[in-house]
Amino acid sequence: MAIDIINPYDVAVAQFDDAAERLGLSQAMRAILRKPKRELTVNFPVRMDNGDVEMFTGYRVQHNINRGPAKGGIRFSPQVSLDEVRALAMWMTWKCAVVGIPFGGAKGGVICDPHKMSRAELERMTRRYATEISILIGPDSDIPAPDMNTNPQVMGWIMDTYSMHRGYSIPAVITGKPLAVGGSEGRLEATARGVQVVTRAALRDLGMIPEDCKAVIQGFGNVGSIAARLIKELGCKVVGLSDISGGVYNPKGIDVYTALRYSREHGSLLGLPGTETVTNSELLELPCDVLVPAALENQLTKLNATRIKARLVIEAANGPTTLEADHILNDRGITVVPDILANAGGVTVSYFEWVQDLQRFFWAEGEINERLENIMQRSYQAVRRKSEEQHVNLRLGAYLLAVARVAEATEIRGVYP
Ligand SMILES: NC(=O)C1=CN([C@@H]2O[C@H](COP(=O)(O)OP(=O)(O)OC[C@H]3O[C@@H](n4cnc5c(N)ncnc54)[C@H](O)[C@@H]3O)[C@@H](O)[C@H]2O)C=CC1
Ligand SMILES: O=C(O)CCC(=O)C(=O)O
Repeated sequence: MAIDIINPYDVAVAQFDDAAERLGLSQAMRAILRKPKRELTVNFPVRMDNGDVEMFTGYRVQHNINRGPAKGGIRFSPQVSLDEVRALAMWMTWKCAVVGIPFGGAKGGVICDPHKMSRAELERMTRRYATEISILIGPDSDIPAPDMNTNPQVMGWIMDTYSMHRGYSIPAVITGKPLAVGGSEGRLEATARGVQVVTRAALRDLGMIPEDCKAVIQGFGNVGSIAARLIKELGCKVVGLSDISGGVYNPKGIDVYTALRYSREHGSLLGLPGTETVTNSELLELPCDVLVPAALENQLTKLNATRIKARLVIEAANGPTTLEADHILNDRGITVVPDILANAGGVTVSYFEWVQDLQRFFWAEGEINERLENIMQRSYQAVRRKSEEQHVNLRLGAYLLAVARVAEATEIRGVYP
């Protein structure tokens, strides 16, 4: 079967164009918002443990900075490309606007396979990449954070590298750091906590009772594994889980804590006792009520969208649904809570971390979670209202709110003649 290569940047631009058309934005405004503001490509050498020098390529793209400093994660993966980073940066712009936090959008990435690198190689590569992009990043200009295959330790190395060049500690240059160097309580769980808030709200709107619902989660990293736990906390039965090696299924339910322990001990979910092994594509089509893609882009496509059984899709990953799949799911009456809303909990607590670092005044976890819950609730309700008013799905509702806010800031600043 021929597989379409789907460029995430084309998807991101088409989603924007749809909203721009509905909002009646001028051609000039559309041209400004369609393009990233800045793009940096860096090629840099790293000495590997065997003494060889390898060249790596990385990117940092700032899509828009009209509502505040650029903000967005850094991804390490062999699949990273400039177009992927452009798409992820654009989605960050809308995400920050939809939850009303004062940031623009950015994203970074390095083409590498961190699973094949030693810790020392990873540290040298991270520090060199941080140095290369230090001409863009800074606490007032562009504040990175974790994304796929990066974690608090990687954030700690970037914070340290940037601070070494300045001669004093600058924790606010990056978020998602360990607590010991200015990280925030609650950041590790924040994306999944946001996913939990919107899942609860969407279930209620659809009249679905959590205790009667089965959930399937693709991806078992920071977002997916914690989302599985928190969705189970809502009362849903988690019946399917997966990581890069494949998926596990038990229609009677999987104990998420056992899965977490098993995955930590075995490096993968495969072979989890009491489960049947499924492929990642089979996983998406399992019988369930709630499907949570929490891995990577382009997972729900025109090839599988007709076979998705869930009534509710919560996009914990960025860009998991292609344009064609979005139309198919919409036509089939499947509710999709879009990425720019569903996974905005992470950047929201990153905002809290940045504020705490700037003020050198740290908040308790309860306060952070309460503020996060309020922002996610309020944003979900605003998106739902907009969708109802305009008779559009939640994705377009979220885009209408977000793009209008960014366009307003752009207009007020008068950055074009
Ligand atoms: N970490 C964060 O705070 C945020 C992450 N996101 C998005 O959530 C998604 C997941 O990110 P993280 O959990 O941070 O990454 P992670 O690196 O912690 O985990 C990624 C998970 O996806 C799995 N995976 C990778 N390739 C896969 C494939 N081809 N099929 C199935 N599973 C695969 C990995 O095995 C791993 O379990 C990404 O789309 C990311 O952009 C969105 C908002 C914030
Ligand atoms: O926490 C952040 O600043 C951004 C996290 C991220 O990369 C995302 O929301 O996709």
